[in-house]
Amino acid sequence: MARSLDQQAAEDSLSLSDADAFAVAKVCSVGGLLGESGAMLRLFEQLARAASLRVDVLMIGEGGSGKELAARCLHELSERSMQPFLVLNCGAQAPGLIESELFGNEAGADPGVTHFAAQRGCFERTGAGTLLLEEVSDLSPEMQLKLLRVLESRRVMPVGGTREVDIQCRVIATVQSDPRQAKTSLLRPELLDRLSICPVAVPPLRDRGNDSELLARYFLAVLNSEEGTSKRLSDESIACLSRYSWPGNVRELRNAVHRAFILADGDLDLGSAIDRPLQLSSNGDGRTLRIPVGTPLADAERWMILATLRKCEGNKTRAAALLGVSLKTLYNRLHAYRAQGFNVSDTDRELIEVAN
Ligand SMILES: Nc1ncnc2c1ncn2[C@@H]1O[C@H](COP(=O)(O)OP(=O)(O)OP(=O)(O)O)[C@@H](O)[C@H]1O
Repeated sequence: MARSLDQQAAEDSLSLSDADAFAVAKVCSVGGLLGESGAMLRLFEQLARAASLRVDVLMIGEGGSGKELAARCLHELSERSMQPFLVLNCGAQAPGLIESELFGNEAGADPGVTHFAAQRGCFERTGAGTLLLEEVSDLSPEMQLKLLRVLESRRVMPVGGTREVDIQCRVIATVQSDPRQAKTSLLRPELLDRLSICPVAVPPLRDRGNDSELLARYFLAVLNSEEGTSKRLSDESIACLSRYSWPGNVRELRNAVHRAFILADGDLDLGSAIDRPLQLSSNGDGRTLRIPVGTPLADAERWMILATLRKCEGNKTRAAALLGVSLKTLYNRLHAYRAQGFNVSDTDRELIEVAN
């Protein structure tokens, strides 16, 4: 497979050690999406096929598996590559603002606000490019129906508007688990039907064979280049790459390499970088979580928020009430966690009891 311009540029700008350069050179890459496993080659094929078609796409993959990167890759492979690529995380928007964000609004369209400027929504702003709607199943059922209508008619009605506006963009919607296989799904069946014309599955890292090693070497090569160092992965680190299941996928791997890089004077010890978040332990009753004294406050806050969300079965309004924060604050935190690369949906480790 041809090497992408992205990768060529990345390599040109890096001064890699021989071993790292070898690792990176071995990697197949399309649009910065690295991988050479069978699972990734199948993904590259799906992306190329979808890019050549004029259809909206449903992208299915666990948190941190690379859905956004895959969507960018699809965009770059398509005839829309010179047009804008916009991302909207449907789960991180305040419920009252999502409609304006998507479809735009006329001036003063919000009855609660006197001077509310007119704004164009994401669909319009994307022009003939690609609009990535992350976590589309986080939209309310009503908003999902409105979205379905837009996808079918290719027209949007701004909030408070009287005239519909034509749209030209391709929509890529993401979900974390396959709604076609789930017993219950928050995605409305009508919308799922519409989006399922062209589904693309991004495989979890645990199904990508040796790609974890290639990716780890790549992330390390980038850090070495940025810091002017020549740190290496220890043999034990390479062994633990395949022993661990990477529930947070490539994002978790990238963060683990970064953590190990900061702690290492010479060889990186990935094992301890992976273990660190697991120091949190539960007492098994689903309601408490033990956090070691000395845990950074930001980490403790994050685990508490995730634990509460889990207790509330994902209901953000109830979780915010229990935590004593506004819904907006909760959304801001979740948004920041995603941006910083934490896997918000990975809620296996979060029963809290503040020790001592
Ligand atoms: N195959 C890959 N090659 C290189 N980097 C990757 C690959 N897959 C993911 N990454 C990196 O991992 C991180 C997470 O990827 P991305 O944001 O695309 O995942 P996601 O599935 O959209 O996550 P989420 O559902 O949590 O938003 C990013 O820094 C991305 O650049």
